[in-house]
Amino acid sequence: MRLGTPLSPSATRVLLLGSGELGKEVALELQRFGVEVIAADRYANAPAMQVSHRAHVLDMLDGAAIRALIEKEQPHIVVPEIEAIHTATLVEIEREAANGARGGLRVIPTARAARLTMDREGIRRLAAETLGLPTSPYRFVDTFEDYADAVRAVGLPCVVKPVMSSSGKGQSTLRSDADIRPAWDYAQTGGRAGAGRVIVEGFIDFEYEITLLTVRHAAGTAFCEPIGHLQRDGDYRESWQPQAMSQRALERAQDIARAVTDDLGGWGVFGVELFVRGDEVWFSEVSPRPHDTGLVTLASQDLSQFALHARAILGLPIPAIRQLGPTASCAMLAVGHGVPVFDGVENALKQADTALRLFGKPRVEGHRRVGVTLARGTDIEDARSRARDAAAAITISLE
Ligand SMILES: Nc1ncnc2c1ncn2[C@@H]1O[C@H](COP(=O)(O)OP(=O)(O)OP(=O)(O)O)[C@@H](O)[C@H]1O
Ligand SMILES: NCC(=O)N[C@@H]1O[C@H](COP(=O)([O-])[O-])[C@@H](O)[C@H]1O
Ligand SMILES: [Mg+2]
Repeated sequence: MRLGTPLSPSATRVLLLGSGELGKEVALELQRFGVEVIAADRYANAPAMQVSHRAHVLDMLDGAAIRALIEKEQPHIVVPEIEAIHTATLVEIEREAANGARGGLRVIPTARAARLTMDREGIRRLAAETLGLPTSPYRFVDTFEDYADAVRAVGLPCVVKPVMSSSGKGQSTLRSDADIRPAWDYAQTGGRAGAGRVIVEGFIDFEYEITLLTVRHAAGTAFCEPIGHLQRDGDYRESWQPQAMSQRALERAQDIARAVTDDLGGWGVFGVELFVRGDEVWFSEVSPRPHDTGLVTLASQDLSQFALHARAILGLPIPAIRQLGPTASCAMLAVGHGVPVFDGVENALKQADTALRLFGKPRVEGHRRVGVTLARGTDIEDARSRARDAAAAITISLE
């Protein structure tokens, strides 16, 4: 493996499509290998832009704009960091590269993986119908009438989500008939691509849910210890590692993760989301990139998910992943409008084995994750309460 010097003709250039907090940590890990990092997103001064060599602001759902950026920057590796990208263009560009153009450019993990996971329908049909993996029952519908039928067919409680959304945007859990109309209306306004198709999913009454970080790298597939997490309104609030599981459930989880990631292919970290009850495991969805709940690995592993992603995409070895003991993360959310300012940071860090990331997001409009606390503890409960206490010690104002 040959790596060049940034800002020289020998540079190894990586283009991040999406520049949030997850991309910021990936950019930092790539910088440590002397990679030339180019960050792109839909807004200026995004977190990863602040630690990259160059930054570009563009509409990432505009295929022509993505193509023009790739022409201009000539990256060796394109790393999707969010879902809302014109992935059809990535598929075309990957095909051109396979035909000998573009100096062997690679899309991480593959353009097909980015395309399938951008849309809940692509990945759900692959997992349930092609691979035969256990999932919640589901239906995809486009009109209110079909949706109302689907709710009846799937049964209450059920969960409704726009096919293109993340972080729980546009998502509702329906418990009675009175929820049917408001859930539809919210799904029609909350999705990232505006009104349209939704998935109606049967509610899985799980005991706990996990993210199984799965790394496909040059020498094979590696699994991290399972990450347990707590979601509210479809968005992650706390995560911890390791999540205790029965041996049987862990084996099933790894089998599912291997089946999905082998099909998607390529190199990189995947966040495989699974629901667990006893020894039963259901596939929920997968991110073909580091996962928000995996922020905990910044403190819980010798190689965080971001370090693993950097190594995997560069084709470097991952001989071992060391889990360091019970560790938790707590997301810091800001609500309102303005530029975040953080008071009491010193109080958050008074406890030993506690750490903090403030993402540097330039503005908040509504709800936005702006930081995360990390803590190690004697057990998971102790780690979680330390991470929560650290987050509670900080006051976020929007100015
Ligand atoms: N069918 C279901 N049964 C029970 N709970 C569910 C179901 N679908 C979703 N949830 C709950 O909602 C959370 C968010 O769902 P999902 O991961 O599909 O949304 P998302 O918008 O893609 O979120 P993210 O982008 O953060 O992963 C899940 O982690 C789980 O807690
Ligand atoms: N659950 C999805 C998720 O964690 N997405 C991640 O959040 C950041 C964007 O934040 P923003 O929405 O505040 O710009 C990005 O890092 C993206 O990968
Ligand atoms: Mg999810």
